[in-house]
Amino acid sequence: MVTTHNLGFPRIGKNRELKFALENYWKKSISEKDLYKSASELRRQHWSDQSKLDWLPAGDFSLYDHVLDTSFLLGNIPGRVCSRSGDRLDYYFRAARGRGVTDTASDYSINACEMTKWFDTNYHYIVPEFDKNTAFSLQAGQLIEQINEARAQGFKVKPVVLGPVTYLWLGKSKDGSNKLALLDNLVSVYAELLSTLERIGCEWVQIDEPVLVLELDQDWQHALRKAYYQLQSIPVKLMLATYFGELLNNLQLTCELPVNGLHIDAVTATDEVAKVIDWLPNHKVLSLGIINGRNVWKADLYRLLEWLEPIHSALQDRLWLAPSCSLLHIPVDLESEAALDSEIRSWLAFAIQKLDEIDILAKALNHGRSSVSSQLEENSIALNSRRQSARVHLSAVKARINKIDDKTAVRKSPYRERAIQQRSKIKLPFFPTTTIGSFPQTQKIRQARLDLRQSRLSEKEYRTLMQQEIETCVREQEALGLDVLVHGEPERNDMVEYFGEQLAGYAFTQFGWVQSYGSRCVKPPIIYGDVAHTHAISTEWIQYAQSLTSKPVKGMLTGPVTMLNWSFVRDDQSREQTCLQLALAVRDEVLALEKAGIGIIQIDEAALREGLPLRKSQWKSYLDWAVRAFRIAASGVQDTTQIHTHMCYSEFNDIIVAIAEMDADVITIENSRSGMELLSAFDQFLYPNEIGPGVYDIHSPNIPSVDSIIELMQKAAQRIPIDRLWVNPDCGLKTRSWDEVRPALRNMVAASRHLASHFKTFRVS
Ligand SMILES: CN1c2c(nc(N)[nH]c2=O)NC[C@@H]1CNc1ccc(C(=O)N[C@@H](CCC(=O)N[C@@H](CCC(=O)N[C@@H](CCC(=O)O)C(=O)O)C(=O)O)C(=O)O)cc1
Ligand SMILES: N[C@@H](CCS)C(=O)O
Ligand SMILES: [Zn+2]
Repeated sequence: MVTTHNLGFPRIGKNRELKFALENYWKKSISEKDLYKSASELRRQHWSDQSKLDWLPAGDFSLYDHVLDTSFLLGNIPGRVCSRSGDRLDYYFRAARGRGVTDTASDYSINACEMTKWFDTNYHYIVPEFDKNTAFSLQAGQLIEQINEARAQGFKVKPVVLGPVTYLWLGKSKDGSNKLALLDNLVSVYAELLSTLERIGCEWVQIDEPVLVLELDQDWQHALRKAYYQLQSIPVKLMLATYFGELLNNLQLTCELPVNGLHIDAVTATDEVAKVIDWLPNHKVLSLGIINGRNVWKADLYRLLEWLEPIHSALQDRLWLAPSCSLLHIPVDLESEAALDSEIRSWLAFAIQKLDEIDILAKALNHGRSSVSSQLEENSIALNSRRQSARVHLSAVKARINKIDDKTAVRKSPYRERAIQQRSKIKLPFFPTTTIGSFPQTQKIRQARLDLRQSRLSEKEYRTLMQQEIETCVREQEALGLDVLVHGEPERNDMVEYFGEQLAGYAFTQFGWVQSYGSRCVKPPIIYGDVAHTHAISTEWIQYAQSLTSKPVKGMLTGPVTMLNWSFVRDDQSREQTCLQLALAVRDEVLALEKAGIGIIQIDEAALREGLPLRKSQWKSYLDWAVRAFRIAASGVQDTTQIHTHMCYSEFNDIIVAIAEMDADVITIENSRSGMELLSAFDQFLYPNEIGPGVYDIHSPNIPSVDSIIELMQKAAQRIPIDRLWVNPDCGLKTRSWDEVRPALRNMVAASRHLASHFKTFRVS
């Protein structure tokens, strides 16, 4: 008999219940008890949603982030978060976001832990902190409570824990000491944890080691061997879970680790399955992650069965089935999407529907295809409809792609010549100030959008309200004395979803929320067909902003690579092809803005670096097509039009050549948290174009001082010629309040004026 299980379920809730509970708790409008009650109700719902499976996950739920939970489970809590009064939940939220609910304004000096991207997903985790004195101690109370909670509700669960080696890998050594020196102590705490789980009657424990899909050197491979050889004496069955890629040179090691079961991502590593079966000792269970946990498409169940039946015959009871990875990265339930076009809807599967697919496959294997014939038939009809739909393929788009040549991706003149023309057209002082685009997305703005959606506001009323917001934003920027203004992006729900909603080939959902970090969610739009630009999207708003001021207003667009990386993309053609289509669509929008008289256009590529493949060996091929896509989007304009790009979460050192090849006239980057260290990459490479290194961290509510900004810019000026430097925040200001934005930008402008006062009034080439 095939066994079914799940690796993890979305925590945020079908209607983002967790988000609202958390934010209400932080606002003190609900109590700690209420927050725990909401969390417990969500867990009950989620186990019930998964109850068709043989083994459900426990411990995958988190109030903020599962890596931060692991730090707390292991007693690795940064000293600074416990240095003030408060309970464990206060410590937890101080680590996550710099403040606990009992903190008052005078306490807001604790630095939150860093946050970074979880492997190659759009989920962000809280980075564990280590130093040479880090000592771990088991604090498993919450995990045990959740296991008992599930059992009391009649669910059969397997606890999910992040493995020791991945935990170490994901963390940061604050004093430069070797993280691997902590392994022995860490593994002894894991041994205690597994013994505890065994003692409370757990049969299986899922232990996640996604580092096994990365390029590991000998030390890390050795750490894996050492850890699992030490843990093998604990009499609980371990299901070692790997996901997000192929094992490649870690395959032999993975198969040999002394565990009872191995889960592999059979979606990204389909071609490795035969080899894994060959290498895996025959006392071990093999869990195949056959349903894609990263996309929203229905699986081809007939094709999967053709492939699985002989595997099942060979492995028999040793075969388990699961999604490829935790379902954290996809929305909860397609049933909520009543407004979605019914044809497109029939092609989709969200978390709950993906688990149905696992169930159907398991029944077909265990009891024969006839036991699920109607479900298989339904699946086949949906897949045929998608394959044959006239809405997916647009011949005009394909013809345009075929016409792309080298000239499409090259500006008319090189940067040096463009800069001369741009400077004679756009008069800017030294150290010109600007922002990254978004200004506070206030409750009022979001409420207006909700009112529009629910027909309490007409289109016209909504437009008027957004114009008022734009006017306020322009006046604020004028009063602050910024040099290049923006319209503030009030009309955008999200930088990707907004454009997706208006391009052909995209569908969007009402409730397809996916957790991005903590309580923050995104609703990735779905690319189901050939992408095309059908009408100007941003011109009306930007032109309106420009009509209000004599200062230049920068037009703001999301670039093709970011559109791709933060959308759910089609699986019936390569990502590169889809990206090229997006590039042409963005190019059309750039040209529409230029035609509307906008002389500075920013094409955000926040996710270009984020989209790098997990393995370095695959970087070049990705960067080649990603950079080309950006250039296609940017290169249609005249030399006098200044193209900016922006990237956040950016470690540029290893991709600086590709960044330079994008050939944007100006790049703004996140930089302040590294104290301008990131600039060393630009320095070493002698980056030829203009740069705005972020001068303050927009994730923090703290106001940067004039001196701190001057100091950062002086550091920047040691590396970059001053006539190529801009002054701006690290990223957009949408998550901040006006009370935070105003003083921060005031100081930023004052710092720029101070620096510029040492030089001539206007830059000349
Ligand atoms: C730069 N980042 C982005 C990433 N991915 C994206 N797709 N977009 C990004 O900007 N990845 C990396 C980072 C992640 N950072 C963030 C930062 C902030 C958010 C965020 O604030 N998300 C919002 C949801 C945004 C949104 O789409 N809002 C809609 C709906 C608003 C809403 O919920 N309305 C309520 C009623 C009104 C209210 O009470 O406020 C409702 O409908 O019930 C909109 O503006 O219309 C969030 O709240 O989580 C995400 C990623
Ligand atoms: N223009 C966007 C970029 C975010 S990465 C913003 O300002 O929010
Ligand atoms: Zn950004």
